[in-house]
Amino acid sequence: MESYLGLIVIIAVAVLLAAGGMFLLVRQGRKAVPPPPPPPEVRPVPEAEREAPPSGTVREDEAATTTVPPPARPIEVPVAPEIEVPPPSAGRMVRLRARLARSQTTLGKGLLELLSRDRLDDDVWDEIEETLIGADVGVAPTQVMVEELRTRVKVLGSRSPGEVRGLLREQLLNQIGTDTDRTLHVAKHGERPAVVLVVGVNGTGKTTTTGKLARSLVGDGKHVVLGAADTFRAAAADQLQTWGDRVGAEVVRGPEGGDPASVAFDAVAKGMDVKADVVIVDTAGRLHTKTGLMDELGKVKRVIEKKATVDEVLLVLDATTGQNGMRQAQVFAEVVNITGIALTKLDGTAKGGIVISVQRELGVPVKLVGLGEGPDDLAPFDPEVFVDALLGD
Ligand SMILES: Nc1nc2c(ncn2[C@@H]2O[C@H](COP(=O)(O)OP(=O)(O)OP(=O)(O)O)[C@@H](O)[C@H]2O)c(=O)[nH]1
Repeated sequence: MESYLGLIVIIAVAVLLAAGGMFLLVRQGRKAVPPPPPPPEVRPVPEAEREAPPSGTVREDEAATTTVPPPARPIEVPVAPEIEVPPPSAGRMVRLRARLARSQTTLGKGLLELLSRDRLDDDVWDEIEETLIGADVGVAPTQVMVEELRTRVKVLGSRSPGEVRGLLREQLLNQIGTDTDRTLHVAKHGERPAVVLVVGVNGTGKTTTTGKLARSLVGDGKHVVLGAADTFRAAAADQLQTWGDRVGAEVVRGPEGGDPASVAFDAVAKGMDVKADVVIVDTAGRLHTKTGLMDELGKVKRVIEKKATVDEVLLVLDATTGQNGMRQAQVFAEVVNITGIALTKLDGTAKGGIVISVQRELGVPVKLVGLGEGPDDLAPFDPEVFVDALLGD
């Protein structure tokens, strides 16, 4: 019995030892396997943060059904420069009459005040004379005006402001001339365009006036071609090109320092080709020598006349240069047969009387006046509007 008990104890101890070993083995095996990582946190992405797929890519969730085509590239159409439509020439002087304010103060108001005095003695008449000469009216026209005014005032006796104004208006208009033909001769000859030659000293506003005239004629519905025959000053051709481009007028130009006559010829030829109404040729105004100028302008005119007729020779004169400008203008008048004057910068002077003296000295009418730097500040000259602007309403 005792040997049975001993055997049972031995077996029990062995079973216990085996169970303990098994337990240790299982624990060690568990330690060798790292715990699985926690699942990543999922945050909802707001609409604004969602990135659009790059163009042409295919989104995975759509892969089975749709592909997004790349957006069509815009076709680049060259943009033509905008062509301006200038206003017609009629009524421009009325619109610009306020620009004569300086002449109005000195010439108009000064004379009205003197002539309205109760007693018109010799001193007052001397002052009237000085005012007229000071405003560039010129000596001879001044004397004629003063004589006439003296006679009329004597006849009138006492004078109302309205009568004084009427007297002065009449005298100024007499000197300027109301029945002179001031129309610009730009009518086409059948199929052939009219030709206008623009001459004058550089710096008087010649190129600017050529450009403004082109605008004004385009505004009147004419098809204009410009000839940049001032090859002496390279910038003049560029300047003219800009004027032409703005209103859609073709510009014919030559090489810098090239023959002005050849450019003039090409411009007229182009005008005939495209059936233009008017060709305006801007010439060089070098006052090197009188014979040099004569040769140059004479040749330009002769060459044009192989193809067409020169209808207008416009002399550009700067109103602010007074007697000095007039002397230069006279040289041109001796060299070419001037048919009209374009008087520029009349807005910048108190000496509006130059209109009277320049016509008298050169024997040709003022046809155009420049009244500002704006592109449409060139107006057909209207004597009545001019005098009314000087005297005020
Ligand atoms: N206030 C005023 N300025 C003018 C007039 N005509 C031209 N001008 C200006 O005068 C300036 C100088 O003109 P110019 O030096 O004569 O230049 P341009 O017109 O190229 O003349 P050219 O040298 O003869 O070709 C420019 O800024 C013009 O705008 C006008 O009637 N009134």
